[in-house]
Amino acid sequence: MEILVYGIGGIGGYFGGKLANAGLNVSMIARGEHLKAIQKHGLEVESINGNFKVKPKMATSNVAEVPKPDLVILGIKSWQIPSVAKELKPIIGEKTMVLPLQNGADNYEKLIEVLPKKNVLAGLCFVVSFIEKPGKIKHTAFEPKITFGESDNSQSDRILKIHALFDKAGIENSIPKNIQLEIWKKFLFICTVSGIGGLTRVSIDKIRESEYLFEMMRNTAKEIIAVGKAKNIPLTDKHLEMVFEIINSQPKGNTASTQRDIMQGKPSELENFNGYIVKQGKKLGVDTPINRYIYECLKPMEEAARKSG
Ligand SMILES: NC(=O)C1=CN([C@@H]2O[C@H](COP(=O)(O)OP(=O)(O)OC[C@H]3O[C@@H](n4cnc5c(N)ncnc54)[C@H](OP(=O)(O)O)[C@@H]3O)[C@@H](O)[C@H]2O)C=CC1
Ligand SMILES: CC(C)(CO)C(=O)C(=O)O
Repeated sequence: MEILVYGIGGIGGYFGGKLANAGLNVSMIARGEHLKAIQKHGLEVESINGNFKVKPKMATSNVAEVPKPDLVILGIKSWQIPSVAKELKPIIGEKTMVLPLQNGADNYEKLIEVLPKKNVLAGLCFVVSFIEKPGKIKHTAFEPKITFGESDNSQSDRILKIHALFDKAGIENSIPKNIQLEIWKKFLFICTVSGIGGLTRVSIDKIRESEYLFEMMRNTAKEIIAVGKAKNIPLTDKHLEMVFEIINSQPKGNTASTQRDIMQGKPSELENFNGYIVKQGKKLGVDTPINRYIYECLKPMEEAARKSG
């Protein structure tokens, strides 16, 4: 199977590296100094689960150069999906599968605006990893895991094939009963913590210590659930409590990747997180005042980051 990993950052570098390390045919799309380092020395992964170094089958910035892929794994940020999907379109064959692993609720929908529905799967991942320096990925926390499936949740042969492939690469993975619910459960957590984290610029323990901010975080989550329910996602109060169990168990100093992007003045997934909730709320007649507050406060900084980024 020809695998193409597009975007060799925190998640693409870690999971792409694991697949290449299992001897699979992995081509990588990267750019800049990172690409040069991968081409020259291979991709190095320093992981709490064991370090390794791989030479991908090919590393390039040009999708036209790679072998026609059977599976494309997207390691880009969610706002990059529309442009990357357009770039990928010419190399998507009848049977190519495209698997998004991004945070955010509408990555699948964004992909099928450009690519044929039959080529697109749905997914998400858990890991804490980032580019430490060109050519090197560092995995610092979390037992890495991929959750994925068909958009209609059927247990197709191709899904089972990917399951076997991830098993072979030693990547913990699961095919849930309802992939949309899993995407929204993760989204509920990540959207709840990232916006407030970016706005307050403190780690999760500091937010927990403030009665006011903790309440604000709960209200953010309640609005996300209301929007999800309006979109027929079977989210319940049980999921709210599950997310707050995770929030309460987060170690001191923890921040989420999107929060870190906001704090570092980089382009972030703000539009795909709180911005998405605000826009969907408006469309569906669901009030989202707290998400709107977070979104509007962060938007000027986001616009400045995009101009300079
Ligand atoms: N990192 C983490 O721990 C986790 C992240 N996520 C989610 O995963 C997604 C990806 O995040 P993350 O891995 O951190 O992001 P990164 O920024 O680390 O990785 C994205 C990579 O894609 C590259 N890229 C983007 N466009 C192109 C292009 N046109 N050509 C070549 N390379 C390109 C970027 O290059 P460049 O730097 O040059 O732009 C970058 O190296 C996000 O949705 C995030 O929320 C989910 C779980 C954990
Ligand atoms: C919460 C976490 C670390 C889980 O994968 C994540 O998705 C992120 O920081 O973006």
